Amino acid sequence: MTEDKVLITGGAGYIGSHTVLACQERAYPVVVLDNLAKGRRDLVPAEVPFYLGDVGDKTVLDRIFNEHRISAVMHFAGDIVVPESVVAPLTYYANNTCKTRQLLQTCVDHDINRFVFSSTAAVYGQPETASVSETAPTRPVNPYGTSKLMVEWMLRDLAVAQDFRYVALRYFNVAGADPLGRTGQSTPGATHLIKIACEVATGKRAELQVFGNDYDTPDGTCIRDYIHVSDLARAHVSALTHLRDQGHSLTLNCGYGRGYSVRQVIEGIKQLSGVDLRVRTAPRRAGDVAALVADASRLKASLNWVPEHDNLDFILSTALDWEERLSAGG
Ligand SMILES: NC(=O)c1ccc[n+]([C@@H]2O[C@H](COP(=O)([O-])OP(=O)(O)OC[C@H]3O[C@@H](n4cnc5c(N)ncnc54)[C@H](O)[C@@H]3O)[C@@H](O)[C@H]2O)c1
Ligand SMILES: O=c1ccn([C@@H]2O[C@H](COP(=O)(O)OP(=O)(O)O[C@H]3O[C@H](CO)[C@@H](O)[C@H](O)[C@H]3O)[C@@H](O)[C@H]2O)c(=O)[nH]1
Repeated sequence: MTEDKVLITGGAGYIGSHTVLACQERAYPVVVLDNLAKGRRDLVPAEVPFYLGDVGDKTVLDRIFNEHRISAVMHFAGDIVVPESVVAPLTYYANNTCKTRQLLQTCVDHDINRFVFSSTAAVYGQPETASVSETAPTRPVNPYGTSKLMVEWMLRDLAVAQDFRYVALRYFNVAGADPLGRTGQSTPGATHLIKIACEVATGKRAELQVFGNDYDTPDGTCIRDYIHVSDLARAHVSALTHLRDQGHSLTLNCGYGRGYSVRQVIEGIKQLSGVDLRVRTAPRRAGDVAALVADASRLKASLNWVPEHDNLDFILSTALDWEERLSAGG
């Protein structure tokens, strides 16, 4: 137990595995806990201590906290599919909310008082304005968003009650892959637009459906704020540094503050891949909002975060590169 380490839950998943790499680049030693329900062990560098277990399991948490000097926790582990949460709300409240409560209790028991949490723009529900700031009302419209908002409330209350500081990062649409090709979105049965478009471009799916072309947007399709996963990972490291340097608790939107339509994304993938994707217009998907773009000024101001990959083509090309790597068995 010679050095302080950061526990990364869900570190074998998409965003967690990029954050492991970002921590290593900034010399933050890490330990990973993942139950591999969705993650892949080989996305975590071999030298990183890896615990196969559940974030709601106090025994494994106690073991980690006793075997390593953990100074902070970054909590990614959770279930992430919005329509699934509508069908199985209790599963989402169990995995995302109740198990996080257990994790927080164990942190408190071990005097670990710095926490970075994966929240989501889904806490806003149907926003009143296309560009959303952190002060906008939080009215989630699905159990996934509610399960995350309840964690934000636990964090807020814990930070009032005792010496405990956190950063809750509300991600907008996370996309792209590590520019060096070390990790990327690998979950089978993914539901995200860019992942699906890449699967069609590489021949893994026959066609792409556009969910609604009659929205009140310039081309009729939904607009989202896509943030490159490596930029997001660096925001997590900045959050860690902020907490290490005695910074106060923060809730921050993570996006670039600029939106692209579904059609623009599809056009981009067509151009980059040279494949004329088969695209079919389908009915609107339940729960989708027309436009969701972050007001990301607070993130930039409070963490000195400067995006490096604020470019849709770069996001799409790294996603496509990773998909090709997966096709080749990587
Ligand atoms: N991907 C996005 O666009 C997005 C947007 C907003 C918020 N988020 C949040 O970011 C976090 C990471 O998302 P992701 O896209 O990397 O998803 P992911 O499914 O790739 O990663 C989640 C990881 O957590 C693990 N896990 C799940 N439940 C666990 C448990 N009970 N115990 C231990 N491990 C468990 C999974 O095996 C997986 O490796 C999630 O909390 C998600 O809600 C993601
Ligand atoms: O096959 C597809 C998949 C998606 N879309 C559309 O593409 C847009 C983006 O959809 P998707 O990539 O599924 O992301 P979102 O539904 O915007 O949700 C993401 O972004 C949220 C935060 O904004 C997170 O909370 C969620 O976890 C994450 O899935 C939406 O308009 C969808 O209707 C399609 O048209 N066809």
